[in-house]
Amino acid sequence: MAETGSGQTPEFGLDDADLAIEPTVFGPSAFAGKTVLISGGAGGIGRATAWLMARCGAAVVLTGRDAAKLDAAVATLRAAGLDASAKPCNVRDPASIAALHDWIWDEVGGLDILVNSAGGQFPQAAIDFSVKGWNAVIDTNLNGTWYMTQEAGRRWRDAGRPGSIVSIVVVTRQGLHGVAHSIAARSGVIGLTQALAVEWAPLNIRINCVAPGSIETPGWRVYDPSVIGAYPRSNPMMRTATSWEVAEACAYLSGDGARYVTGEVLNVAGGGQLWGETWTIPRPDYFNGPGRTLRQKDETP
Ligand SMILES: CCCCC/C=C/C(=O)SCCNC(=O)CCNC(=O)[C@H](O)C(C)(C)COP(=O)(O)OP(=O)(O)OC[C@H]1O[C@@H](n2cnc3c(N)ncnc32)[C@H](O)[C@@H]1OP(=O)(O)O
Ligand SMILES: NC(=O)C1=CN([C@@H]2O[C@H](COP(=O)(O)OP(=O)(O)OC[C@H]3O[C@@H](n4cnc5c(N)ncnc54)[C@H](OP(=O)(O)O)[C@@H]3O)[C@@H](O)[C@H]2O)C=CC1
Repeated sequence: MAETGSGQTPEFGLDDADLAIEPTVFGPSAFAGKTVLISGGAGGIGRATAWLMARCGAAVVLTGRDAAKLDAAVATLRAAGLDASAKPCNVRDPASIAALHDWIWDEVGGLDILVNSAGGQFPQAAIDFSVKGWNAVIDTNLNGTWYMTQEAGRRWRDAGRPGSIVSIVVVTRQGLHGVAHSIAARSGVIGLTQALAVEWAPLNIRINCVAPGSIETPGWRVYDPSVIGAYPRSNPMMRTATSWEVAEACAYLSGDGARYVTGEVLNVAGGGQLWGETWTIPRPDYFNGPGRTLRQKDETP
């Protein structure tokens, strides 16, 4: 695997050399004339989405907290002849989001599409969550997504310009265990998305979610190798997926092909939303037993 723009080969997932040549169903001008803001744009899924949309003609603006990571990602995109820029921002901080949008509207010429890919969590049994840990995950994934979304919505409303938003969530309703804080936050984002799809339809703003399954990215560094080994069995396709496979879903939902789609959650999970279970912490022994029939129900397990 080749070097990434950050000068490092990622432990998990595609690097920039891969993203520069991955085949796509989208044409080279599918996003021509569009400006796309991607939070978490130097991470795994955000970076793939940036490459895909930039290769299809978009001007991409990456954001995240780590300026050096953003600069390296932009340098690699530009070296490939693509239109990319970056400005750091912490999605937990509304003031830094306002400054980012000021810059986009003053210097870049406005915005057409927002992809909320900043996010993440750590695996832990919920009963052991600290207040700080719970708040960190809720603040990043629910509040951060809301602050970014509201700022984009206000700018589009004030400019009388249409907009499209895609927020990356997780599969909340089928067997993802050990990340209850994230399930709570992402369920909030899904509910928010459904509410805004209605409220913001008069503003000509569409808003949808993509729920990835088991996607190999640098974000996997927080998971123990023993649980990662089971991720391919989290879905009936019996495999993990690439960030590119999620990027293509983001491109579809955010682009004109989905012009009559709003308030949806598109699972990109190999059917994992219907089948299987994923433990991000060791599976408790309780679930490894044979279970009990009605006859056995009063007996000790
Ligand atoms: C089928 C496949 C399933 C996989 C499902 C999903 C996978 C992914 O989403 S992977 C891609 C996403 N990327 C990440 O998750 C990146 C890693 N995560 C994080 O960076 C953090 O969890 C964060 C998102 C919450 C970032 O917040 P931040 O404030 O920067 O975090 P801190 O490290 O400062 O921690 C704050 C606070 O949180 C508690 N905590 C953090 N890590 C752990 C841990 N491993 N175990 C227990 N508690 C943790 C802790 O209370 C921290 O405060 P301090 O104690 O003062 O450090
Ligand atoms: N990979 C997977 O299997 C799955 C991923 N997802 C979700 O997809 C999204 C993208 O994940 P992925 O690309 O895999 O993970 P990565 O960890 O590679 O990327 C996440 C990015 O979010 C940025 N970020 C985190 N916190 C903040 C913040 N407070 N402000 C601004 N940026 C922030 C990070 O950049 P920086 O540190 O520079 O701020 C990082 O680059 C996340 O929401 C993730 O939970 C959902 C299901 C499965």
